Parts: sequence; structure tokens; C-alpha cells
Amino acid sequence: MKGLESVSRETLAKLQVYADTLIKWNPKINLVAKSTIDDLWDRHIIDSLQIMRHIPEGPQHIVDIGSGGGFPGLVLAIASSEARPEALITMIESDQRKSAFLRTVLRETGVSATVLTERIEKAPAQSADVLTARALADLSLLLEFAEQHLKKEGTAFFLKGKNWRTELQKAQEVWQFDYEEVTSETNVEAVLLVIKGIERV
Ligand SMILES: C[S@@+](CC[C@H](N)C(=O)[O-])C[C@H]1O[C@@H](n2cnc3c(N)ncnc32)[C@H](O)[C@@H]1O
Repeated sequence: MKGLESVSRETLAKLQVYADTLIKWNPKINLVAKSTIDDLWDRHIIDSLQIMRHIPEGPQHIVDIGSGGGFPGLVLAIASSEARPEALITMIESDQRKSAFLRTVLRETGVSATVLTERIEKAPAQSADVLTARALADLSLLLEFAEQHLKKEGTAFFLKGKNWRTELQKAQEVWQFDYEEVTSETNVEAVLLVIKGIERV
């Protein structure tokens, strides 16, 4: 399948365990919209996986905020377990049942990562090298979360839908930062925003 070419057989097997568990839990706790479950691999897993090739080399503390059913945080944790075993992954998700789901998949795949069942605003500052988020908040609020949890020299990766330009303009009224937009591999209208050097104007 396109987007999975560089994934090892072991990682693929763990992603399959994740997908199977999600399909089992989804009717009870709505981890992804029911209408998207038939397109789980492309719409959610491969969409999350595309971040992997943009993460800088070396040991990294990767923090995913508002992880929900694990996109992109849990996909990155599974892919990193072999591709970059030195990376530390933290997911922050306030919902107890979604956190329990994330911990269940980690246990069943034997992948290590930390799940903090907390509000992002209340969680201790993470000093992350890499901050990720998808479908959580508009860019201005994401940058506030980055101010709290991302190291000054760190990089944020935000998966954004088709309104990203409007969000970007609004955010630039309050924040200055360098950014690069990478067209999404799974949706031509969406982008992966890669943001560095975040400071208030
Ligand atoms: C729309 S879902 C997106 C989940 C996932 N990132 C994805 O793309 O499928 C947003 C998630 O963020 C969590 N969330 C929203 N605000 C939060 C906050 N302030 N602190 C922690 N989690 C939050 C919600 O519980 C929910 O699971």
C-alpha cells in the first residue's frame, strides 16, 4: 500500500494489532468517525506515518497532544519502536477511556510510550524536541500549547485541513515563526505544517 513501503514487517504487524483493536473499541468510545473506519489505513494511519520522515535525526522527545485514538502519537510510537528506538514518546489525552485504549494498544504491541491523562494546559511542561497534533485546535491555540511544551529550538508538526491558510494568517497576528507546508500524502487539500522558532510578536 502507498505510504507503507518503508515500514518493516514487524512494524506493520504492530500497526495491524493497533488497527484491529481500534475497530473493536470504536463502537463504544468513538476513536475515529464511523464514516472513516473503512479507510482507517489511508485516512488515519498513513496520514500520521508521513510525519516520521520529517523528524530530525538523533534522540528525540516526541510529544503528541490531544492524541485521541492515537493519531499521530501512537502511530509514531509504533513506528519509532524499531526505526528510532532511542526516541521517547509522550501522548497527552484528557479522556480516560481514550487513554485506556492507548495503554491497551501499547501493552498488546509491546511498545513503550507514556500516556498522560491530563489537560494539555495542566500537564507539566514537557520540553519536547518535537510536538505533534492533529484535529485538536486552531493554529493559534496549538502555538500556545507549543509555548508550554516545546523546547525553544524544537519543531512542531501540525496536520491541518483545507482552512490552514486562514488559520496561519490569524496566528501570525500574535506569533512569529518559520514554517514550511508539506502537501499531505493522503489528502491534496491538507498539509503538514512544520513550524520552528515560535515566539510571540
Ligand atoms: C478531535 S480529537 C482528535 C484526536 C486525534 N488527534 C486524531 O486526529 O484522531 C481531539 C482529542 O483531543 C482531546 N483534547 C481536546 N482538548 C484537550 C485538552 N485541552 N487536553 C487534553 N486533551 C484534549 C480530546 O479528548 C480528543 O480525544
